[in-house]
Amino acid sequence: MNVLIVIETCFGNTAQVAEAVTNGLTSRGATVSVVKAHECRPEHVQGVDLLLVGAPTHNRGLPGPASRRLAVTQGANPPATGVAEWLEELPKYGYQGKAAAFDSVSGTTFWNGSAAKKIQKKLVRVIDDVAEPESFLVVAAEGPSAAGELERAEKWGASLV
Ligand SMILES: Cc1cc2nc3c(=O)[nH]c(=O)nc-3n(C[C@H](O)[C@H](O)[C@H](O)COP(=O)(O)O)c2cc1C
Repeated sequence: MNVLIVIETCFGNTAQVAEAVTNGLTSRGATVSVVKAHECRPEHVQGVDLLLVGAPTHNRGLPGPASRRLAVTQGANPPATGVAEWLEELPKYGYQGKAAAFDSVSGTTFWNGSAAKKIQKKLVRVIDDVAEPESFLVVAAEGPSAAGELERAEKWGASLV
């Protein structure tokens, strides 16, 4: 199985989750590429069977220009564009394999929101086979991941194959 993981990350936590998910996927024999959303082009999805899209939760949803600027004031180094902008282009990719969304988030209440749920809503508009989204906890905005979350991410990755 060929897997493409498209991510955005400000402090590196979502990238670490993607790495753990990659470990789970490769343990089941999958071939995995991780690409930053602002660098992802249509040719990256050629031959892909499973597309995973991950981002940090900002303001209960996906990062945007204003929340990325706020993250910079907290010491992050985000790219100018990310998953939200990339998802706008996805319909042009013609991708029709499986897909799933994940995020990093600092809590699990309604008020925390979830970038993964927002990604999921965009994915189901263009892709038929979309699995349930998954969230992984960080202990503070800059991280690190909460205890056990990277292990859970690895198991989630393995479960997708
Ligand atoms: C501008 C900004 C807004 C945030 N908003 C939320 C939020 O609404 N809910 C939440 O649980 N965490 C929120 N967080 C914490 C992020 O989810 C956390 O920084 C992120 O998961 C870290 O992932 P990253 O290292 O990949 O950027 C926010 C962080 C920033 C910088």
